[in-house]
Amino acid sequence: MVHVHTKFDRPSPEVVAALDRYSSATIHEAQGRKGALSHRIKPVDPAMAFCGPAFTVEAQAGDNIMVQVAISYARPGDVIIVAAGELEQAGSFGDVLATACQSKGLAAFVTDSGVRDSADLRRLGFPVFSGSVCIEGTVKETLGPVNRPIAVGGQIVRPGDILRGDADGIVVVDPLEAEEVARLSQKREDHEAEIRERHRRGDRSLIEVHGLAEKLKAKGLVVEE
Ligand SMILES: O=C([O-])CC(=O)C(=O)O
Ligand SMILES: [Mg+2]
Repeated sequence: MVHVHTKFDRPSPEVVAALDRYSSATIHEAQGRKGALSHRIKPVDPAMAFCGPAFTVEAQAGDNIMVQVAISYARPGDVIIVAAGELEQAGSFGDVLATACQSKGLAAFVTDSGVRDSADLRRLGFPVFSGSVCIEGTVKETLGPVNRPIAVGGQIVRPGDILRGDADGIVVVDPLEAEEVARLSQKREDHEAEIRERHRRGDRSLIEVHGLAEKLKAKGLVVEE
């Protein structure tokens, strides 16, 4: 028997909105440099970004029947994320399925496999992140579990984990840590804003602004001017 679980704890919209304000790279740093999915998984358009709870799918490589099942049961705001064996030579999702996702109010579609119809996907603007773009379609044959923990992009993703994606890629956040991660992300943003302002003023060398002088000296850096 193959199970489709539709009930799992989703983070509150407030927690999702709190993380949505920060970039994937900021969140990754703020939570101690963890949770980044493989750099291979990228948006089909760098302007695409999202934040929302993971709705997980384990699909057979080269088969998208469970993607179609998942779209049927996902709820508005969900991010469908598919582990499909990292098969690059497969277009498992395209503008027809993206239109279905969009009209259901889903937040994004993510796969470690491929997608197709990329020009149409860009026109639609629905956030689609994938390991590849490929012409070839997939079969619709083999069942697989929905909303069980999956291994995808080098991370374990559980249903209800918070996913934040943008031009740099995707980071996964444990919902129990999300409020603290948002707080630390803001702290990091404030710190970077201050450093950028000092660079704009141009009143100090980069080495001083970034506090690197001591470290460089200790490592024995000699600058001959
Ligand atoms: O045909 C498929 O299964 C995927 C696709 O191209 C679409 O969603 O437009
Ligand atoms: Mg198509």
